Amino acid sequence: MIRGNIPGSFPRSVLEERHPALIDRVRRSFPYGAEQQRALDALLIEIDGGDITPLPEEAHDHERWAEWGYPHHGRRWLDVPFLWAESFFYRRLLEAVSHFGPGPWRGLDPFAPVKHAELRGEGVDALLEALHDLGSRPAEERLRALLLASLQGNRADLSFGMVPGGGLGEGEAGLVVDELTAARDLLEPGPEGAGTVAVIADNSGRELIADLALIDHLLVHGLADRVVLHVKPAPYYVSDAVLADVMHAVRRLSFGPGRTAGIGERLWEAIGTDRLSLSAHPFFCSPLTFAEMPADLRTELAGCAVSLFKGDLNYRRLVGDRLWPATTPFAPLVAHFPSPVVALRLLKSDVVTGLPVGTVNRLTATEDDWRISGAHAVVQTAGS
Ligand SMILES: O=P(O)(O)OC[C@@]1(O)O[C@H](CO)[C@@H](O)[C@@H]1O
Repeated sequence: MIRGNIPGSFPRSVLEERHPALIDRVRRSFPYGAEQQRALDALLIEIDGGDITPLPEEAHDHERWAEWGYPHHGRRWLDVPFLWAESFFYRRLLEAVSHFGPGPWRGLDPFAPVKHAELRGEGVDALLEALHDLGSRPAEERLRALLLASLQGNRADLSFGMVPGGGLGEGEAGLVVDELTAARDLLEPGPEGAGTVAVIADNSGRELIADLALIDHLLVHGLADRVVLHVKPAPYYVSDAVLADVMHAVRRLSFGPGRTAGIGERLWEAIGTDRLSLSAHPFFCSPLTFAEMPADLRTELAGCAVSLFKGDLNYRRLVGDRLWPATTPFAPLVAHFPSPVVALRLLKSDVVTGLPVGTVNRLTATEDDWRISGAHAVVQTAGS
């Protein structure tokens, strides 16, 4: 189990450096009132070597977190599982800025300014242009390009501080496991049709626009009869997509150049007819792994032809947030998942599985930070 208590480790740097810096960034995002400022001060002190305190009893999800949090409350942030510590940190940050409170700050996304800046930025302009150009290429080639664009969109992770490149990101692949062909095979319709494809979204902005273009392609070309896009029910990990971000992205596509406007319009209509459904299950902001997901979500995902997982955090939750030897086979680790799986993921944390031994030896010999740098990527599949 990955924890933050190893000096020099990646999780430790997230808990000791990234989280305090994030509190600072949130303060600069909106002119929060004195109550929110005091709560942010207290959170900053607590994460700096203090003991974890539970949510206040009046919080709507106090009971749920009390259950998930047992037995971590009262321990140091560095000593509890990393996935739990990160998830609870984001929940506490929302509490500090009164996101769920009864007052006027209710519902304000503390990360909205950085998300909106990215959506208006050059990276998204370049992606929209590239999506327009892609429309003239053969459908088969387009699917591969869109899968890669959706993968590379994951560079636009605002918690990671990565500088998103432009366009489809085709030159950035860095694939250390390439099961794109198997992914395309899984997306081929069966004798009874294509069925429902679940897309487990990650970041908003550039990544989400690429995901939406992929979803449009799946619907237009009969590779999905219906798509369910699973987003976060609340702001999380800075740039993770919530429902409002989907709306902004669809509008950005609708007002985009040339053929991208058609993508936006088709998605708008698909949402209106439930060919594209949006879901924001509480599980997605929980500290749980997919092996522990609640029965209603499991039943829903079991009915899907394919589940497409985006990004690093979803990968950690899929295989378990553990220091697996990097050669541990991927498929048996995700055998718990109730549908076939495609994972599109840049390597941004210590969790890695399914790599050939030669690749691990090469990466270990040449790069100290290959697991976390985001320079490498995997497309992995399981199930049939
Ligand atoms: O899921 P994403 O957006 O690809 O990545 C989220 C992420 O930046 O957050 C964690 C650190 O906070 C890392 O595990 C991971 O790299």
